[in-house]
Amino acid sequence: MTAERPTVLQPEMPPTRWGDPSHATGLPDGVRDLVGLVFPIRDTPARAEVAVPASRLGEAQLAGLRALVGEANVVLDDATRRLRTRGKSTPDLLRQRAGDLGDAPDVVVRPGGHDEVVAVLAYAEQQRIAVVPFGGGTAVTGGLVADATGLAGVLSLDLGRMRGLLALDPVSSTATLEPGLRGPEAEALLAEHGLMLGHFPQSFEYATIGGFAATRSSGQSSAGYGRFDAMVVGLRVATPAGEVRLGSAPANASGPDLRELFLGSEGAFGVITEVTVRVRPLPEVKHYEGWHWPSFAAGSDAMRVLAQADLLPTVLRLSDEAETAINLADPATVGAIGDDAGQTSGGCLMIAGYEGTPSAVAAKRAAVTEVLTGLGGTALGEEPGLSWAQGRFAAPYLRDSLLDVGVLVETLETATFWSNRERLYTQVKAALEASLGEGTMVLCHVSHVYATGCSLYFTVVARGGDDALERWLPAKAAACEAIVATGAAITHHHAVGTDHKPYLTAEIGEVGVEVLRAVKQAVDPVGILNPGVLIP
Ligand SMILES: Cc1cc2nc3c(=O)[nH]c(=O)nc-3n(C[C@H](O)[C@H](O)[C@H](O)COP(=O)(O)OP(=O)(O)OC[C@H]3O[C@@H](n4cnc5c(N)ncnc54)[C@H](O)[C@@H]3O)c2cc1C
Repeated sequence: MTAERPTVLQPEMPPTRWGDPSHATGLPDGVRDLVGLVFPIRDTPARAEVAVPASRLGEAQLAGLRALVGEANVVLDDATRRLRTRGKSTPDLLRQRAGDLGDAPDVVVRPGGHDEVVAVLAYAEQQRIAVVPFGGGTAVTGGLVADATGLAGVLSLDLGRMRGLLALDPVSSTATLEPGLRGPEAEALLAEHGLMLGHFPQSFEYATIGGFAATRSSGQSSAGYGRFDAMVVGLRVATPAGEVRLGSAPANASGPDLRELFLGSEGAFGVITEVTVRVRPLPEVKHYEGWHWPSFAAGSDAMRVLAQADLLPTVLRLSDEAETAINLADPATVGAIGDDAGQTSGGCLMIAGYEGTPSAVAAKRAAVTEVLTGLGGTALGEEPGLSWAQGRFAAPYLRDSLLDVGVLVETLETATFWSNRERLYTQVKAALEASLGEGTMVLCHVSHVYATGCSLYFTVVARGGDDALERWLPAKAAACEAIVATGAAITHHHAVGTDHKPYLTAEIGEVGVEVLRAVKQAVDPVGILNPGVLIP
């Protein structure tokens, strides 16, 4: 088939904020009042005019790149280089807001396809220029910050022109996608054929197919549709040492599965130029509903029972007591949250979502309902489910509005076995509270579950101010140390980047790190691919 391309593209995100500028609403007055009860409110605008450091690349190097991808696709202007600086973690936003563009790439290069990526890598290797693959730029763990020590500079390889549906095999239910397609664009192309991918991380609107694969992302429907790495059937990767094509069959016993080496390789082993994914029919029915649990422990146990009985809905998430209270807080009735929340007061909110054919949804829902009722859950009906579904991609806009009034908000995540869940929860929460001090709110939810364990996702709300970054970084380090001390995973889906790199050896061991270094040496002997990211 000829490549199909999206007709509607997502607009660029501003450098200092999340998302589509037309969707940013600002902080509603009621919410501002509510926040003001807990934190000092102080308007904290981002700096608008900031200097981007001069490019370190010479005119001959730029001419060499132009010869490969065309004049228009070698971009040097300050605005574009600023937009390709770092990702969208709160530290990234705070640095951008303060006008710190120390990590700006020296040039942005936009290849039009696999062959141009190959050519750029060969040239960058010859010229010793670091290459940072750039998908949606939604990285939250420093995966877009390369260390160019000993190299001529940094080239941001913007994959935004590679946005095609290249092939569709409806019989096998597979689709081959280019890496630069953002979530909604990929889903729109597949929907034209009555199909879907089903990967909906909170960053869905901006993150890309290549980024999902490179970070081993996990979406909000992971209970039903699986993590992104589980959706990947095949990969095409351009490396300085040559091309790697993987995925000749749905499964094989042909030695270790090398797809796993490139999934999660965060641009350090190669540039993913094609991803073949499993697709499925668009759901005919969607039903989302709420459940109340007396405690986080009771709700978590219910999730474990469902997972171990192979009875998972499409979406399954559970907020702890603090997150539930915040989610249900109504600015119009501040102070009366407990009174007005009826059955939900003081407990935990679970969202269960079902998607599929009417008969499959009805059967799964009936079976899950029986289990949850038997375990002591109380059904709350569709309203909480619909409210979650409507706001599922909205939280990052709220983070910007809170940063605007001097309130610090950041998230972190981890995963562990069920038997260790409570210990991990308690210790990470305690580490964050101890580091950030009185008044800090630490909220948590479980949104990815397995038969053997789950991930925990923490949201931290604390006093902001001029020293917000200086106070956050030790708090994050304390949380990471608590994660390591409890034997949990340093990341379940945000990836390693540069931020989690100091903790990776504790998780995979010295030999594990040597294996990563050996692979890097094999595919990228000069070390131009995302140097400093992932590998300790
Ligand atoms: C508000 C917010 C919410 C988020 N929610 C979730 C969530 O629910 N689930 C989740 O999993 N993550 C989430 N994330 C993290 C982030 O969105 C994911 O890591 C996502 O997969 C990154 O995709 P991207 O296209 O933006 O990649 P980028 O940010 O552009 O890149 C991420 C890393 O992958 C590398 N890379 C990108 N494309 C390629 C490629 N084609 N080949 C090789 N390397 C490549 C980059 O060099 C970098 O190291 C969230 C982030 C934000 C800011």
